[in-house]
Amino acid sequence: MAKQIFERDKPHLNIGTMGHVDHGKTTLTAAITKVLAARGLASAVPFAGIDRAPEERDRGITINIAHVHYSTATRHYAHVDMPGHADYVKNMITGAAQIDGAVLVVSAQDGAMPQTREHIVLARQVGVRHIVVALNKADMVEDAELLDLVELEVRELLSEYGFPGEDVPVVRVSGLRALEGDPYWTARVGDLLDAIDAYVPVPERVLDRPFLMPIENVLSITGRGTVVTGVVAQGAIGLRDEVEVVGLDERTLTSVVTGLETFGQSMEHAEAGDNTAILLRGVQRTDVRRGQVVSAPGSIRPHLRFRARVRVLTAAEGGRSRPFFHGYRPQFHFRTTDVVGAVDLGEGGMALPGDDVEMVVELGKPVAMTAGLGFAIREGGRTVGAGSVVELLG
Ligand SMILES: Nc1nc2c(ncn2[C@@H]2O[C@H](COP(=O)(O)OP(=O)(O)OP(=O)(O)O)[C@@H](O)[C@H]2O)c(=O)[nH]1
Ligand SMILES: [Mg+2]
Repeated sequence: MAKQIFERDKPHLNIGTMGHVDHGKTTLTAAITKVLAARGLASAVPFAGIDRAPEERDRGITINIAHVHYSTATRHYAHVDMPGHADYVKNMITGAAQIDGAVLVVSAQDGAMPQTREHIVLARQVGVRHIVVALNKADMVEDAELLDLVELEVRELLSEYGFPGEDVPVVRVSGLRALEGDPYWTARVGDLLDAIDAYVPVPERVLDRPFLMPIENVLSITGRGTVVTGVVAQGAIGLRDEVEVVGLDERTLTSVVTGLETFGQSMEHAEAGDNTAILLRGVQRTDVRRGQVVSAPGSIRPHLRFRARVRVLTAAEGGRSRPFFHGYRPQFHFRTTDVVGAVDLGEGGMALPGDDVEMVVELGKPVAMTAGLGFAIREGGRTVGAGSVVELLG
């Protein structure tokens, strides 16, 4: 791992771009790094450096969630560029679960589209409270009244889903023109960053609970061992601390932290909110996987059965148009994993779109959980419901 030491000199926040396919999330992300690089606060990451996987470049859409990081005058941000394509909402679920604020990118040309709405719903469900709107491609719309109209539409849509639509900052930008170096649009991206700094509060990190980090990725570093990456959900961890790897398996693995990094810089300790790579002693790459959690010893266990409260989404929210019944077996998405589960609604029980229901769920694989954990229910490419664990049953 790298030698440079991470300086915790500014509050750290996790934010992300979301919105309909092709509305310009990745272009805007690249433009933000360029604008801040000019101020010496970031390394410029070109579009192709964000849309990294070859398949993404071929298809021109963002599939996996890409991370970049940068600083403004007052904060340090890790930024996830989330995919807009409907097939990849699944990735979006895990990306959105760990952001403190979102930049909703809406093309001024097209206005709000189906995934604009779907992403607002998802953001709400996974607990994102603060959204800033980037009305992108504003360079393509001459008519100021048209821009006003699109802005109004987006504000109303946000209000519909419980966001303060009237207060949400809406900034007219052109990611593309800023990326090309146009001074007017460069300044507008600056305005967007100011709006994010001002509107998205530094979240209260949960530091007084046991350490927990959902594993997003597993890498092996030749000669050093196995590294797991993710965002610390709660608590803190230091070098030489003992940890457990829990979930997807009845067996719990024990290890010791021998290295900590954030964005290639080493750290003595990592805390809630940090994007972290943890080097684990004596762990093989095949011993750990995405969907498990790294946790303080004895603090969390894998569970197969739980009672939950679930809101069943309507078709307008991207959900089903018909009810589901006792015995339904969709996928349950927790943190960075999804597992099949059978829904117990009681004999003859049924849940209609729009309902708030209680259910007992029996998972196909054990997931590390405590009461309060949120999840999404998905089936055949659509989000059917969103819920949280009320009681652990086994
Ligand atoms: N005129 C104009 N075109 C833009 C702007 N931003 C992006 N584009 C173009 O819109 C297209 C889509 O941009 P992307 O940044 O890939 O959009 P995206 O939202 O990341 O797309 P997905 O990740 O596939 O959902 C590209 O051809 C961009 O060049 C803008 O501000 N103005
Ligand atoms: Mg993209």
